[in-house]
Amino acid sequence: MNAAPVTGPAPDAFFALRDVHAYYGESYIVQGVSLELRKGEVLALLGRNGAGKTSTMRAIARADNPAVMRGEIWLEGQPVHQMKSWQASQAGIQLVPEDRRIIPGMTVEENLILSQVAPNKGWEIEQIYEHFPRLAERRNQEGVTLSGGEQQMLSVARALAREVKLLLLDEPYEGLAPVIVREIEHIVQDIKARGITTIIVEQNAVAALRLADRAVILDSGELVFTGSAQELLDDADLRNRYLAI
Ligand SMILES: Nc1ncnc2c1ncn2[C@@H]1O[C@H](COP(=O)(O)OP(=O)(O)OP(=O)(O)O)[C@@H](O)[C@H]1O
Repeated sequence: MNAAPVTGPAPDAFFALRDVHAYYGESYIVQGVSLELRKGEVLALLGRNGAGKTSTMRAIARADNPAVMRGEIWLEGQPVHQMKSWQASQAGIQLVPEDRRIIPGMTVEENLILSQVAPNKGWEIEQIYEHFPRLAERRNQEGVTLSGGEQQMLSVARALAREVKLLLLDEPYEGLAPVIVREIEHIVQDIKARGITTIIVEQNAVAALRLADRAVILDSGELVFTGSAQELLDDADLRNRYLAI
């Protein structure tokens, strides 16, 4: 990994990836991705199955796999590429993973409390319950017995229980009925209205683009489109080619 930035992010970039390359063992997956986000922007990270979206999110969150072998990741001038996953989380990068990772054997409330770190810079538990009344009603229920939509809410709420500077939502609508998708969409819109910088990965590209300011498309680990969400919605050819919508 480079020790010092070659160019560094643009001065107004809140978050930046600079030529990031990441591998699972010998498998070369994220192949030189660069992008920038301003504070409060929502970016849709799109692409076909296996394009490398989840891998890019995991690289940003500094998961052990895939390993970032080259490139830089910057959040508010801090070199995230030099951090472990717990340090990235403490720096404010919160990943809501596709599989939601609710902790078995613990209630909703215990799942939330476990996410908090001292001193608490995230939302208080009562504030979370005000925004997620369904979780409040089920605070003493074991987390893994919640419905899919409720588990998704708990997973997002756990991210908010920590300080969030960059929220990474990996397929938040996956496997949910349309009515629940709309409920989660409202929650995400509320998060956007609070100015939380967000990257959303979604198979449901139209839903992601409704929310996003900007969009990028990954194909075989490389960016093939960067532009506004509207530009992509208006470009049927591009959508057909890379998103099959
Ligand atoms: N742990 C792993 N070890 C080896 N290869 C992996 C691993 N995880 C993912 N891959 C491979 O990396 C590539 C990108 O996967 P990734 O999950 O990032 O894609 P994606 O765009 O998120 O796809 P999807 O939309 O299907 O979730 C795929 O070819 C996948 O098989």
